[in-house]
Amino acid sequence: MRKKILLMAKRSITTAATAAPLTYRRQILKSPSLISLDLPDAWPPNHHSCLPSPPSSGEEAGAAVINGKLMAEEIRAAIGSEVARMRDSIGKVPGLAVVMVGDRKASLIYVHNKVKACEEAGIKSLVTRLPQDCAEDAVIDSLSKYNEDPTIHGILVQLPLPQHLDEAKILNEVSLEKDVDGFHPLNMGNLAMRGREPLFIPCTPKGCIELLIRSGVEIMGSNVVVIGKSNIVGLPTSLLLQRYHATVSTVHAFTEHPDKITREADIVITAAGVPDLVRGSWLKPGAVVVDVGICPVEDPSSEFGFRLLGDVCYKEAVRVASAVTPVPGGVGPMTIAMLLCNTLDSAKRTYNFV
Ligand SMILES: NC(=O)C1=CN([C@@H]2O[C@H](COP(=O)(O)OP(=O)(O)OC[C@H]3O[C@@H](n4cnc5c(N)ncnc54)[C@H](OP(=O)(O)O)[C@@H]3O)[C@@H](O)[C@H]2O)C=CC1
Ligand SMILES: Nc1nc(=O)c2c([nH]1)NC[C@@H]1CN(c3ccc(C(=O)N[C@@H](CCC(=O)O)C(=O)O)cc3)C=[N+]21
Ligand SMILES: [Mg+2]
Repeated sequence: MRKKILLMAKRSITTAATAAPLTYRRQILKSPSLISLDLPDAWPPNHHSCLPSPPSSGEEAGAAVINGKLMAEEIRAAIGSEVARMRDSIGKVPGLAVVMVGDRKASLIYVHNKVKACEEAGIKSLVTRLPQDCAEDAVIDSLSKYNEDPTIHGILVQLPLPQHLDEAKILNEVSLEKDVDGFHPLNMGNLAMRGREPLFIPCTPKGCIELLIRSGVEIMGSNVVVIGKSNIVGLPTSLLLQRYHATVSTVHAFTEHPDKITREADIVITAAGVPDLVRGSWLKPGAVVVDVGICPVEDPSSEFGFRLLGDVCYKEAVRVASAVTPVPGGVGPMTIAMLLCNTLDSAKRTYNFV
């Protein structure tokens, strides 16, 4: 019986060209969620508003759009309830510290979004801002302070750091128990190794997987192409997918025929930072596309003078894929929700609060 359903799911991926959203919805949810929160069941989706909505009928019919923003809101609300329960029963709340060097506009926006999300969930947040030309010791001093602060359970060093700072050295200073980004080499190593569990899974990879699971997309046994192999997204995403028994291929800047390789994928997760890199012709009909890329492009008509584009040529992809994540409103909000989730988990671990 199980086998039959699996077969059906497989077929629905390869033959989804014409009626993509319907066959996409027929897939079954099998992978366990990465987060242990009291959330409504993600599957079946009928009663569940943040799951991919079918396209409106007509000429524009195509991929379902996965609403990462709504999904993240729901997760953040559940985190808020947990934080309240913790405060009411032991008088403690989780605390997150962000260390930011310089004043890159994009980083300022992300840090602002993180602080706002913490506030809404009842999580305490502290931000240390250091000047662009600060010394390595200044960064390390602020990390030591937070490492020792018992009200802080998560520490995040906003990346990228200015060129003159040694990123590896700095990230190594974050206490393993507070490494909510999961970037400490020991956390990464444990993520890579069978039979070992990392204390924290990096937020963006965790957000991508959670988004797939909550959309009912089968990961086990599916062909996944991850575009990018950076420490913060591509690599940990590939490692995490292997834990879910996906068949994972990596495409990067030196890959020959990336289009041909990507066309084999049931699921494409792209984190290159190159707008319109992934064209409709790169996709197998019915593929599920997760667009991590956030590329600021100049746009004088927008409030901040720029707007955000993903790696995926969206208007082409929606005609070929069975489901896509938008930018903005896709992976970005899920990344922040997972950061809060890791911070909550860390505080629970500290106080032995279940
Ligand atoms: N939504 C979210 O929550 C987040 C979004 N992001 C966004 O994701 C994107 C990637 O971030 P990050 O991993 O830090 O970036 P990096 O620049 O560190 O890594 C980019 C990766 O993409 C590869 N790449 C670059 N150009 C191409 C190309 N033309 N074809 C194929 N592969 C290519 C690189 O290959 P190689 O290794 O060979 O050089 C590298 O592995 C950015 O747009 C970033 O803003 C990042 C974090 C969170
Ligand atoms: N130590 C560290 N940890 C990170 O997790 C980390 C980092 N450094 N450096 C930069 C990248 C990028 N990143 C994003 C998080 C949220 C959105 C996000 O919220 N995006 C919104 C829109 C953003 C807006 O314009 O408001 C969206 O896609 O809908 C985007 C990008 C985390 N990163
Ligand atoms: Mg995103």
